[in-house]
Amino acid sequence: MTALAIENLSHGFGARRALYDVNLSMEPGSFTVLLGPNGAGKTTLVSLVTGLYSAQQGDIRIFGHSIRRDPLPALASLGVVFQMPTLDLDLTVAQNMAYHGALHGLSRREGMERAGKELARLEVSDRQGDKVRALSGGLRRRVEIARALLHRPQFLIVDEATAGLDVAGRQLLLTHVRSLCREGLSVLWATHMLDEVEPADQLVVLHRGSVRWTGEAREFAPGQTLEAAFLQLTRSPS
Ligand SMILES: Nc1ncnc2c1ncn2[C@@H]1O[C@H](COP(=O)(O)OP(=O)(O)OP(=O)(O)O)[C@@H](O)[C@H]1O
Repeated sequence: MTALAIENLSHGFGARRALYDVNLSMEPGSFTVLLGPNGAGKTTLVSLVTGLYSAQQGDIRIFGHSIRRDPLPALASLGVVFQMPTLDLDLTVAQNMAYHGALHGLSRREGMERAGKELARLEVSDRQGDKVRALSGGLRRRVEIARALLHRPQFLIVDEATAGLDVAGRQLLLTHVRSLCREGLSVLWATHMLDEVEPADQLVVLHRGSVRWTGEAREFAPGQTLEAAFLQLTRSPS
């Protein structure tokens, strides 16, 4: 069964078309990079997959469950890190985690246990008692990833989580999330940063609302750099 199956997905805002006839399939345990320049439609796609918007056309299935017909099991298997940070700045890290755990039906004890484990894996457990406002941008992002994993999702979707982070912070997040894939997690990683792509990743290039290329990243630009091939593709007028 595919982790994510998107068929003939189109969506727009008034007269502006944001996605046109997008088809996409992700295998369980794969790390898939959704790569596109600003305005390509990445956040719109993430918003549709996470049920924030209802698609005007097409179908989205997560582990076989249609977001439209079967939203509860579809969304229960999903962990999400949105482009815009969503932690409550005036709550502590532990309180943010507890709130998320309660939303997902975890008991207080289980929520605390899970929070301790995920925060430790991202090396932020020593900041559990701090208000999020007191954390640097990089630490906040780590907490968001830990929070998204709290309810043990099978599928993690991350929208530009490394924006604004330094090189070490980006590396830490990517290395951690890639290691989770080796444990079976499926990941859709939306970014415009070419240096976040590795040859073995599954790559989906989105430009002006349509999928322009899909396959193993190492196959994308044989004989030229990823940058050159990406620029060539995304400079095309349509
Ligand atoms: N709420 C909205 N209302 C109107 N237009 C929107 C809205 N959200 C997105 N758009 C438009 O849809 C298109 C795709 O935007 P989207 O934010 O999905 O792209 P993106 O790839 O995530 O870009 P970025 O990397 O800059 O975040 C753009 O033309 C954008 O202006």
